[in-house]
Amino acid sequence: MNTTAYLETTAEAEAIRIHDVVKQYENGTLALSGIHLSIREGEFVSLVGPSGCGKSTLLRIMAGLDQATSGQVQLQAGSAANKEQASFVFQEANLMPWRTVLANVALPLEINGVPSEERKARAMASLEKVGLAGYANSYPRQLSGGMKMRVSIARALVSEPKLLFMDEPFGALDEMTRHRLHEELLSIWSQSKLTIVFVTHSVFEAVYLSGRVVAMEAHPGRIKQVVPIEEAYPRTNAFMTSPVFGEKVRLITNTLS
Ligand SMILES: Nc1ncnc2c1ncn2[C@@H]1O[C@H](COP(=O)(O)OP(=O)(O)OP(=O)(O)O)[C@@H](O)[C@H]1O
Repeated sequence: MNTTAYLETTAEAEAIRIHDVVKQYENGTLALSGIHLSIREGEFVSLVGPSGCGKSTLLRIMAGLDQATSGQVQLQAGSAANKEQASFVFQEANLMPWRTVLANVALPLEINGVPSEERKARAMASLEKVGLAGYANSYPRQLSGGMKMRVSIARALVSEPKLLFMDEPFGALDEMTRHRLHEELLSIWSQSKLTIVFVTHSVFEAVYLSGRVVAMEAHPGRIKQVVPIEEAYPRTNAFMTSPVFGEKVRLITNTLS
């Protein structure tokens, strides 16, 4: 069943509207049940919850990589009508080892038939956003894990998407690299009109990054609570040690347990 439709252009800056989505896999697993969620344009929303609660399934359905069994997913007009307008970042950077960093970043443009000079210029601009312009001619094997993830983010940004779907992108990185990437991602997000939907196992990460945290439960996957994080951006290290940060983490952790 094709459940993706497009929102009226006048819908007050809503980027994604999910109405009563159910996902049952062919083997009978009920991965999602009765999911309702509305995400505004430019929001940073995280999905958290125990393993198997359907975070990745929901993200994939929003991104159009999978189909709901029933219910509706409506996207902002134009946001994913054209595949260039929505990008996905996975936990693995998935770079092609035989291509240079620049050629990896330029790949989505190449697939879409963008002329060579233009794609080089756009890939370079995207690498600049993640601070890796100096590594354009390097190969993935010459990069650290954090740098590979930056390249993966640059590749996702190169088509100037409106929606960015991220599935545990920093899960495999060490704590310091992860935090540096938090800062960089927030900086990129604040300079754009990107809407980001971010899946993580870390409640700390979700609270630090997000304007709202969607706490999910498993069997079947459902939304238990949506918690707003009112702290203004840009967020600093002081936020992480503040009482309000601790309260939000506690609230979400209690919701999940
Ligand atoms: N292709 C599939 N076929 C059958 N069942 C699946 C498939 N993909 C996921 N599932 C099941 O659907 C449920 C939700 O899986 P999903 O990967 O979305 O959860 P998750 O919250 O992202 O988990 P994790 O945090 O471990 O990545 C789980 O019970 C999982 O086993």
